[in-house]
Amino acid sequence: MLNVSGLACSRGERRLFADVSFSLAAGEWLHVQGENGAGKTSLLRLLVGLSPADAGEIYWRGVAVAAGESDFRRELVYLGHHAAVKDELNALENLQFSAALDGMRLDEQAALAALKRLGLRGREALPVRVLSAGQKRRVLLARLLTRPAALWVLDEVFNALDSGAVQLLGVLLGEHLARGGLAVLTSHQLLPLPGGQRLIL
Ligand SMILES: Nc1ncnc2c1ncn2[C@@H]1O[C@H](COP(=O)(O)OP(=O)(O)OP(=O)(O)O)[C@@H](O)[C@H]1O
Repeated sequence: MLNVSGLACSRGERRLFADVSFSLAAGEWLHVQGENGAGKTSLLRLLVGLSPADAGEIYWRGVAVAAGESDFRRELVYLGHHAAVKDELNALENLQFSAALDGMRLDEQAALAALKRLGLRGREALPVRVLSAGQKRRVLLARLLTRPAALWVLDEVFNALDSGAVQLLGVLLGEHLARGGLAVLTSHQLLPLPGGQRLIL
């Protein structure tokens, strides 16, 4: 479903990586690894179309993403390294706001169910500025359950999560893959998810 070939990326004078190629079929995931500054975030941003590649091709369902005829962007959800919630909104409003930015209307019941799954029952109506760092991350992660996305692109999403949330995210990823979804993840930690391909930058 996702075929990437020969991707190259430079930042300033520095070549971060070249000839990055991988293929993911339904139900498969990729763990992007590398030292600080190796280019993991750059690769993910390039993959989701937030920055241009120096070279290479991305094909989604057999169609080149660059051609603009692919449904790729609509079929992925990206949680970036610095993705954040809006402090002045509550958890429910945050989910509805981010859905609206993606051109979706999110039903309140669906949003509440996602927040409940993330262990935020009873916290839905509080402004997120009063939530703990880990609870804010959980609000962010609830987005994964409110999008019908085939591809999850997740940059260091295990940061600031307690062991229960790490385990829960592993379960959510497992369910996503079992439904035929795909995932590309960066993490400096071992991931609570069996299988997976490794790409070391
Ligand atoms: N817009 C930019 N302009 C200049 N340099 C950049 C830019 N974006 C990234 N870089 C540089 O590219 C290199 C790779 O950054 P990137 O964030 O992709 O690394 P990473 O592997 O995700 O690192 P970490 O594990 O620390 O998160 C770094 O040296 C960074 O400073």
